[in-house]
Amino acid sequence: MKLALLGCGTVGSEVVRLMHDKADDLAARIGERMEIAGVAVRRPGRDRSHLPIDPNLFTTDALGLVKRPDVDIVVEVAGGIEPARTWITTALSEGKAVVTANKALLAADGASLNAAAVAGDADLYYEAAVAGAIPLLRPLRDSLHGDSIDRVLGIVNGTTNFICTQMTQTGASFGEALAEAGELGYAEADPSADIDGYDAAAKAAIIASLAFHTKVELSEVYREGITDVTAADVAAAAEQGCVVKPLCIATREPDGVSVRVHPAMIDKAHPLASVNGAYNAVFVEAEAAGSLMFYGAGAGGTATASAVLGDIVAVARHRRGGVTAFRPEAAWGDLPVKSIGEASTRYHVCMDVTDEPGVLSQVAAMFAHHDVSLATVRQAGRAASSAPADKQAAGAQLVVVTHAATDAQLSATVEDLSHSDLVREVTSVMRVEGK
Ligand SMILES: NC(=O)c1ccc[n+]([C@@H]2O[C@H](COP(=O)([O-])OP(=O)(O)OC[C@H]3O[C@@H](n4cnc5c(N)ncnc54)[C@H](O)[C@@H]3O)[C@@H](O)[C@H]2O)c1
Ligand SMILES: N[C@@H](CCO)C(=O)O
Ligand code: NA
Repeated sequence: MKLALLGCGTVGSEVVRLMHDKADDLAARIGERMEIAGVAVRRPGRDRSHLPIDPNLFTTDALGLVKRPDVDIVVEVAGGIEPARTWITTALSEGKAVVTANKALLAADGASLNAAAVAGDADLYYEAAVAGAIPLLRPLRDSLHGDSIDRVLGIVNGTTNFICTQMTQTGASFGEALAEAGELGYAEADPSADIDGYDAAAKAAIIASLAFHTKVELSEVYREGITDVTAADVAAAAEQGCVVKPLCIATREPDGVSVRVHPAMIDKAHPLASVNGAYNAVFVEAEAAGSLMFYGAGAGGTATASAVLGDIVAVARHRRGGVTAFRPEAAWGDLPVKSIGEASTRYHVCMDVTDEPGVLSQVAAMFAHHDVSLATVRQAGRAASSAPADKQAAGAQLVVVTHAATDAQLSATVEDLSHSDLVREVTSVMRVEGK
């Protein structure tokens, strides 16, 4: 059986190495030897002598490689939308199995890829695309297919979890932690994909589509990155007995589904609070199965290559048996995706206020006006002011934690607070999740 590898970067080079090192095991599991027919790269002359592969196999003609009649399986680990979409749809429509790690493409145009797979009666597997090495998508699309999933809550981006962990544990700056994540092979080629939440949003769209058997577009996922998370937020979380984590939350509700990714505070006692570094963890809550937790390496070349190899073995076995996987996810349901305004959670709000009698009750009244009920209110100390010492009005810092309220209620409250003469500045608003 022959395989075309498209891309030979962090993940691709580890696929090459593992396919070489594990060749005998893979042959035993598949029932025949798997050979690499060619590797598409951008720069064929680059020194890749550390890789256990014949240098004559490198080519810049990826599409030509995909179309070669002797190629059975196409493994796409180059990333990006085009030309990856053309390579994959060409392979599928010619009946070749495809294994990809490309969540950006799956989230942007999963429907086209699925349609090509159906038309070509070919397998499309992408376990590496979400939560790296962790087996999550196959459990969602196979093992849990007899159940109904109500909620998926997790950390699905290794880079931003690594950054939050470093900021919390070592006091590293955002920039230092991001640079280290890049060196360790966790970050996307364009780090904005990680820190602005696009990567997590793509994964959330894929998870929600599979979990709820409906089509969730990338544009329907509410997305906030972690670039606004400051050392002060991390410290405020610690004072609250919490840590800041980049979360993905997808829920099925009676009137639709809700899908969001954003940083949030989570109680230190919650299992997600101790998921550190580039590790990912995902809770799946199913009607009959109850709560399931998936945990492991969410990024990194070797770990991700494990998921790619698992998919290669699966599709190779299907080809030997002359079958393809049944693809129920191709039959998209039609559940509405709810707006962020309807999403309900708790909030941690910090503000600098004037230190005078009655401030507390008036601030509380602004929350009450929008039906937001308060869990705790704390005066954290005197607020810093940039005014000269002799002109400084007395100020204080208030920290409020709310009970569950909708995003719309909270936004309206913050709007009122920021226009109030008593509130100098709303310095931070962060969701509190995990209960
Ligand atoms: N690194 C991870 O931890 C990880 C984890 C899960 C999924 N992924 C996904 O795997 C894919 C690859 O990620 P990576 O980290 O290996 O990226 P990378 O940038 O290290 O490697 C991609 C390689 O593909 C090559 N490439 C890009 N366009 C090409 C083209 N048109 N023709 C030939 N070669 C081309 C690049 O030159 C590069 O060497 C991406 O879709 C990424 O989102 C990565
Ligand atoms: N850049 C991604 C790679 C794994 O999908 C992450 O940090 O999670
Ligand atoms: Na995975």
